[in-house]
Amino acid sequence: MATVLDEIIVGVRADLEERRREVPLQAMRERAAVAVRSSPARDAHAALAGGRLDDHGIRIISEVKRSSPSKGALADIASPAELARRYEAGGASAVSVLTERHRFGGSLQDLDAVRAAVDIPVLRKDFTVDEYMIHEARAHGADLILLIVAALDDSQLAEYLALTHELGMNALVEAHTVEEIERAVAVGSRIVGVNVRNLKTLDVDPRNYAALAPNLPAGVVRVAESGVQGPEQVADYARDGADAVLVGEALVRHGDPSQAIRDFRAASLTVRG
Ligand SMILES: O=P(O)(O)OC[C@@H](O)[C@@H](O)c1c[nH]c2ccccc12
Repeated sequence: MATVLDEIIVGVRADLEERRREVPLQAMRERAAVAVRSSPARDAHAALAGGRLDDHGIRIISEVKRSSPSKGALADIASPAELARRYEAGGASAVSVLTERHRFGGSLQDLDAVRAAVDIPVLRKDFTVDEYMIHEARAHGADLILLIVAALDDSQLAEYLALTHELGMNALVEAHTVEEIERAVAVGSRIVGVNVRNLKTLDVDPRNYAALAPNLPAGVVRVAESGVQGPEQVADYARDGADAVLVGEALVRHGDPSQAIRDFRAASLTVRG
């Protein structure tokens, strides 16, 4: 049976073929190479492992998310740049920008605008299913890309991670099960996310983080993804050892996202002083 993930990937591949007709792989490789020289990637690993924050608060990856497959339209984001600046002002360690169009309403234009607006690392959040998308991410300024273990076989995972590192970027490698965590770790992932949203049913269960986190080895940056509605959930993830948390909906719907981020970080400090 086709899952939501499978359906999304069909659309991602169709869009990719269109862009590849405009700018073929070799030309995109050259654009990425130019970006590597003129505007090298920011160190997302360092930022998520502690970075400029001198307390022990959880690091926040704040997402620019217009819509989602489970909820439809989430927020009317007139200026992704302005939203990203608010995230940065509140103390976010990185900004995630959805670039998938059909289900998330994102675009590479959003990525360009956000990268130019902030000094913190920027994640291109998309369904990476081809080498092309990694060169393209770097050409558009991405510092970090998403690799979803469930969408890739082991050789793709290893190859895409190596290319990401070659271009000076980091990868957030997303897992949903113990087996996927093991596959992520086996290829040498340095930043591993546990997404508590089931990609087949889209159900969110934050308890999945506590259940799966013991399988993350020391030395990888641990990211809890999805399901944050308020500070309590952030405190729970922090208690369960998350170094960073990825938050979308709760921030795009909040009237004061800078303050929301401050509140999330403060909540995490109450559980680890
Ligand atoms: O809006 P939320 O529940 O805070 O979730 C954010 C983020 O984890 C979610 O957008 C996400 C996690 N992994 C993904 C992969 C693709 C698209 C989106 C995602």
